[in-house]
Amino acid sequence: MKKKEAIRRLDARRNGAAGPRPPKALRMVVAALILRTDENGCEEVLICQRKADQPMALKWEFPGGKIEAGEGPEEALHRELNEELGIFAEIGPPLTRIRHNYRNGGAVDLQFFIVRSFTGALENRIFRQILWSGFGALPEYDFLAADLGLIRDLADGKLKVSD
Ligand SMILES: Nc1nc2c([nH]c(=O)n2[C@H]2C[C@H](O)[C@@H](COP(=O)(O)OP(=O)(O)OP(=O)(O)O)O2)c(=O)[nH]1
Repeated sequence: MKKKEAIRRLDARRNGAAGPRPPKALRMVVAALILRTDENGCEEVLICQRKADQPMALKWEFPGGKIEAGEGPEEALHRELNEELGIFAEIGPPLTRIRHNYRNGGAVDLQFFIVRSFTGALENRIFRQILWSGFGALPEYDFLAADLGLIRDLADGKLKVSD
């Protein structure tokens, strides 16, 4: 057998009958740190738990979702917060941006924004549960892998959300 043919067969075996799997598209995602101040003057952020029947079930995340074609990031976040929580949010400044490769081959590009004010009654429309957490307590929740660096930085006070 010629060398090239041997390599081709090896590649075919490695990739399976259907050939190499196409790389999954990069998901462009926006998410919000919705902030409020509790009765003691401590800042809290709204966190959300994914449902059991969703991918990455029961993990915690910040509300948001994928940017749709033709949308700007702030516009997408405004829409997502309305769909998920029933609010009309004033999207504040960007906080950070994270690129993460998930083990299943999917990659996400996450842009986080601060939200300090919104109108409408906050309502859980899609999550298993939502709750307000102090920054120090964030590491107690099982967050999505892409968020872990951010969670650590927020808990350690390395990333400031204050004006
Ligand atoms: N909203 C949000 N998504 C996050 C965070 N961290 C993180 O890795 N993601 C990922 C999870 C999802 O793959 C993607 C968000 O898109 P989505 O909420 O529309 O997607 P999904 O997986 O619930 O649903 P699908 O449309 O992909 O089936 O970004 C986060 O803090 N908030």
